[in-house]
Order: sequence, then C-alpha cells, then structure tokens
Amino acid sequence: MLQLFLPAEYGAHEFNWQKLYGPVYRLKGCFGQDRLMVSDPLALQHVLNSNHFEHGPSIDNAVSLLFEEKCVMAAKGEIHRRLRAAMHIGFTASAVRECLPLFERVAQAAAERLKELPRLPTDIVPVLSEATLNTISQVILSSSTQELGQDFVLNNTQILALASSQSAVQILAEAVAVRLPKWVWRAVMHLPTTTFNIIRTAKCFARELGERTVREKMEAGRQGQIDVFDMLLDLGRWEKKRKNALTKEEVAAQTGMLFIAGQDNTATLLAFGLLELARHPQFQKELRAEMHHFLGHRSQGLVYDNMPLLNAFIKETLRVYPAGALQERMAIQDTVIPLAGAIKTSTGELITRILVRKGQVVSMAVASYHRLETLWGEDAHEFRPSRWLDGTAYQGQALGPYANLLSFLGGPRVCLGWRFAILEIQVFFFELVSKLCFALPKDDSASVRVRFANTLIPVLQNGEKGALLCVRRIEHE
Ligand code: HEM
Repeated sequence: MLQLFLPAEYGAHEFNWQKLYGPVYRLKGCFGQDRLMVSDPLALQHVLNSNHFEHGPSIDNAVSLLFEEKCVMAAKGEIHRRLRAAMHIGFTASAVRECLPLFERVAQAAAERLKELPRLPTDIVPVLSEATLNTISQVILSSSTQELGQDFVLNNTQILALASSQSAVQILAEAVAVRLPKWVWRAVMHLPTTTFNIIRTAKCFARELGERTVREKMEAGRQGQIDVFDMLLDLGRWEKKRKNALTKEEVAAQTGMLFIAGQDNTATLLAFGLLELARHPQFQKELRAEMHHFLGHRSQGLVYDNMPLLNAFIKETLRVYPAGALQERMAIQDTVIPLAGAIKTSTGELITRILVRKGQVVSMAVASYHRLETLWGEDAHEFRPSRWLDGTAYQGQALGPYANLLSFLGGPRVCLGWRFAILEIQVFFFELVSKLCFALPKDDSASVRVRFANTLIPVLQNGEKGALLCVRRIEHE
C-alpha cells in the first residue's frame, strides 16, 4: 500500500504494475486486505453503473468525518437518487451558463493578483484556491469570500491542508479505522486533537452558514441574483411540495460538501495545467496566440467551446492529472465483473469475467486507465494535448461524461458539478494565459512532484501542497 500511495512520484509503481500484470490485478492492503486494482474500461463502466457496488469503507469514513449525513455525497440508495434529482437543477447546462459573467469577474481578479506577484518563483496554489472558493461561495450562496469571514477562510485552508496530507501513519490509521465499528469511529471523532478540532470547526461553520443562509432566504424571498440555494429552496413553489423537493435542513446540509467539492479539485487542476504550460513553452505560445485570435474576432461574448487548443489542453490536463486517481468501491453482494479483454490468471487460465464476493474492495485505477497505451496511444505517459486533435485519444464507448475520461467518474455518482467545472476552467485558463506568461524556476529545488493524498496534488520539495512558478505579465508577443 505504501508503494501505491507514497512513491516519490504518483504512479511510479502503479503504472509499472499495469504494464506487468495488465488492467486487472490483486494487491495486498494493510492487515492482509485484498484489493482488486481495475483499469479495464468495461470493468470500470460496470462497477460505476452497477447497483452491486457502493462507496468503499475509506470513502465512507472520510465523507462521514467531513460532511453532514444528509449531504448527497454521504447519501445512499433511494435517498441519494432523490437528492441528486433535486440538486440537478443547479448544475444543468443552462444553469451553468448563467454563471459565466461571475466566472469571468473572479478569473480577471485572480489574473490581477498574479500580475502583482514578484518575478521570483511563487506558489500559485493559494491564489487559485482562494479564487475558486470565491466562485463557489458566490454561485451557491451569493456570498463573497469576504462575507464568509476570515475565520471561515482560515478554517477552509486548514481543512484542505488536512485532506492533502498523507503519511504512512495515516494510511495505517485509515486501515485500522476501516475495521472499527461505526460507533467507535463516531466516538473517535470527539477526541480533543488538533486534527479533529479543525474538522469539528469546519462542520460547525458549514452547518451554521448553511442554516443561516436558508433562514435568511426563506425570510427575504427571491431577490437579485439567483444562486443554487435559491433554486434548491425553490422559494416560489415551496408550498407545493414537488416530488423531489428538498427540506430546508437538506438544503443546508449540502453547504460544507459543495464548498470542498467545488473548490479544491478545480484549483488543483488549474495549477497542474499552468505547470504543464511552463514545461511546454512552445505550446503555451500557441495557446496564447489562439486566445488572442479569438479576442480579436469576438463580436459578442467569447465561445470557449470553439477554441480547439484550449479544449485539447484542458482534456489532456484532466487525463494526466485526474483528481480521483484511485477511487474505492465495495461489492455489496456476490457479483461478476465483465472485462473488455481476456486476462491470464496466476494458474494460466484465460478469463473474460471476474467473480467477486460481497465485501470485496475494488480500487478503480482511474489514472492507470487514463494511461492505457491501447486506448490513448503509445505515448500515453506524456503530456501531449495534440492527441485530442489528431485522433490518437480514445474514442470508443463513452465512459465518463466528458471526453471519455473518468476524471469526473461516471454512473449515478458522476460529479454533479462537471459542467460547472469545465466552464470555470475554460474561463480561468483563458484569463490567466491570455494575460500572463508562466515559466519554471531555474532552481531544481523548486521542482514539483505529484502525490495522491485523497486527491492528486502537486507538492513542493518539503512535501507540502504547492506549485512554484515564475509569473510575468504579457506586454505584446
Ligand atoms: C476539476 C474539477 C472537479 C473534479 C475533477 C471533480 C471530480 C469528482 C469526482 C471524481 C467525484 C466522485 C466522487 C465519488 O464518487 O467518490 C465527484 C463528485 C462530486 N462532485 Fe465533483 N469534481 C470537480 C468539480 C466539482 C464542482 C465545481 C462541483 C460543484 C460545484 C462538484 C460537485 C460534486 C458533487 C456534489 C459530488 C458528489 C456526487 C454524488 O455523490 O452523487 N465537483 N467530483
């Protein structure tokens, strides 16, 4: 497990195992736990869509530790379906399009902040993280980061730092926790340690903020900018009790989860993208030229979907850096997983289906799937956006909601905010890259590694999350 989670660079062992053993193999976890590592596309599609699998124990524990019981990420079965159906209203293509002016304002402000940085290598992650927090709080609650208050923002930073720390001790602790009965796990959460204090404070802040916002909205009625909570509360039709309508408590319970889910993955993806642009200065120039071309030819607003290089670049960043590089599921009954290609077992038998027993933990190896040479080309380990333009990228049966990638996963638990994320990312890259140039620091000690700590993150030499880049404003190229 340590080789899987704590190599110097994420995937150092996992990608080799995939080459050696193929897209399905068994791995021994802590205390003899048996994990099935899966990157076969048909198997992944099956696990994601079958009701024979649910979140595995590690995800369940993390979600119940961080978020409210009634939030969509924690819910299961019929309750999950009802919450999803109700929340969809805030994340449709048209609802997301309404956010465009806001995305553009926040991204412009982030570009201004980056412009002010000295030319010395600087960590860009905090600026990106603050900007995406600002977007999510305005879209969900119509509140700016300032309105949330300094204590909230500080606690948000602490909770993200906590979520992105992964040590051998923590991996072991998690393995132990998975075996604890639920009541012991709940009791452990009340321990007076710094970690649990931060988590309790975060939950308290989110609950208080969610309940206050819902109360104020119910009292004030709908006015001015309509945000996601307005839509969920559906103030105008509250009395009619629509089939999927959420209660006020259920709306408030989504607050903390939406803040974390909507902020961190987006900020990290932006950081990885800018890092790759710094590593590929020629591509960065071509991308900027495309942006300036569209700026010069816009008659009304910018249509980001029409920019080929920008979208190829975003897809490649999502492919190489999927936030959920490893996603855990557990079989809730005996079942069979079909495979796209036959594999040889340790006894030499060729099989095209795998029988799994109830309780089997399946690791969906998303990062490995994104690097299968049979699907993405022989150079699948390289960052090469042009694969999306020259037909190399996998175009087979659709897996995820976007570009056949599993960065947003798929099936009934597919990321609720994927359209939101794509538009936000398009706008941010456009604003930042059309106005600023990103370069790698000369000093090797500033180099960045990739680690998996609940999500895929860039880390500095000291092991902390961050990405050092030299940023300078573009005059005329
Ligand atoms: C690059 C950005 C993003 C990535 C890579 C990403 C990825 C994911 C992934 C992999 C999951 C599935 C987790 C699981 O089942 O264990 C997920 C779930 C979720 N995401 Fe995202 N996400 C992103 C942005 C967003 C945004 C912007 C929002 C909201 C505004 C959002 C809201 C959610 C919610 C609510 C869920 C839970 C869905 C459920 O359990 O039914 N995400 N996301």
